[in-house]
Formats: sequence, C-alpha cells, structure tokens
Amino acid sequence: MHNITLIGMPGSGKTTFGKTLAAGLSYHFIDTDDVIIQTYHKPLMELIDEYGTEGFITLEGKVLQSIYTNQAVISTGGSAVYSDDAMQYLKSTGIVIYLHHQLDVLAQRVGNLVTRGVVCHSGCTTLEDLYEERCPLYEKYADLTVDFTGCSVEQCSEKLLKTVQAYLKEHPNC
Ligand SMILES: Nc1ncnc2c1ncn2[C@@H]1O[C@H](COP(=O)(O)OP(=O)(O)O)[C@@H](O)[C@H]1O
Ligand SMILES: O=C(O)C1=C[C@@H](OP(=O)(O)O)[C@@H](O)[C@H](O)C1
Ligand SMILES: [Mg+2]
Repeated sequence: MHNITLIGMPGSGKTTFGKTLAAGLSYHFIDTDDVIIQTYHKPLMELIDEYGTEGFITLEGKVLQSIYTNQAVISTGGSAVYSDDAMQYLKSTGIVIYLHHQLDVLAQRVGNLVTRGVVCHSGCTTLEDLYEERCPLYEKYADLTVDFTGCSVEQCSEKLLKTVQAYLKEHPNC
C-alpha cells in the first residue's frame, strides 16, 4: 500500500493540508475523525464524554486499524499517536508525516482543550503540557517532519506537496 498519513497537534493543519496534498498528488483523501463519526454516528465530543479519554483512545485506535486503502492521504486526529498498534499499522501502509508547529502558533488556534474535544493521555489540562507530552510521540512515529514555522496557509500547502513529491522521487516504492 502507498498511503501518506499525517500526524500532529490539533490545529496543525492535518485536515486542511491533507486535502490539498491529496488533490496535488491525485490520491484519495480520508479524515479519520470523519470515519469515527460515521462509524459511531455521533460527534467526537459526545464520544469523548461517553467513553472517557482512555475509551476514546481505544476506539480511535480500532478505527485507525480498520482503514484499508491505497494511494490515500490519511489525516488523523491529534490523539492517534496514543495508540501504538494503530501507528504501527499506519506505518506499515506507507509513510507517516509529522506537521510541526511552534507552540505559540497552535495556542492562537486551539483555544480551550476541553471544549475543543482534545484528549490528554496523562490527564494534562494545558496546551503546553499536551505539546510536551505529544511532540516526542509525533517525532517517534514520523518518517518525515514538515516544519510549518512562519508559513501562511498557501505556503504550508505548497511546502507539504513539494516535500512529499521530493520524498516519493527519492523513495519510489513508498
Ligand atoms: N499556516 C496556517 N496559517 C493560518 N491558518 C492555518 C494554518 N494552518 C492551518 N490553519 C487553520 O487552522 C485551522 C485548523 O486546521 P485543521 O486542518 O483543522 O487542523 P487539524 O486537522 O490538524 O486539527 C483551519 O481553520 C486552518 O485554516
Ligand atoms: O488531539 C486530540 O486529542 C484530538 C484531535 C481532534 O482532531 P484534530 O487533530 O484533527 O483537530 C479529534 O480527533 C479529537 O477531538 C481529539
Ligand atoms: Mg483534523
């Protein structure tokens, strides 16, 4: 399989730039948050309330491992990296790209963690602590990191597409 999975903090642009990347490469596009919603017929916030943090992480991990596709850009939710099995599965289907942002930029975009429906494995309540907990996980699973520091929406989109095209040229089997 030749998929491209995007990981990163909430608000890093996985959904937005996943779509433009898929269009640029003529790949399919899948947003795993949408797959969860369609599977459970409920909004994410409702699922987080109902199942709790650990329950949601388990549920998300199962949904991620049920995705069977080829030549697709797969935009995950920010919490996907809490499921090692799911990340190993996604890595086995192609490459994993971490969309990296500075904390201060994300802070302007994310707002309140609870009302946005962000789950923290260790129970942290601030974006700073979440960033500290998550960054090592995103780095651990990434085959490639794209740094969006200082980029506008258009520049992010272009940088991601160019980086992936160069990577695929160098690694034609991916
Ligand atoms: N570089 C950027 N500059 C300005 N706004 C951005 C940038 N990247 C993303 N955004 C905006 O941030 C919001 C969150 O992006 P989204 O794709 O939903 O992120 P994710 O799926 O990673 O949570 C969107 O409204 C998007 O337009
Ligand atoms: O980081 C998180 O804990 C989450 C991020 C969300 O997706 P985005 O990263 O696309 O915002 C969504 O999966 C859910 O609300 C949990
Ligand atoms: Mg998203």
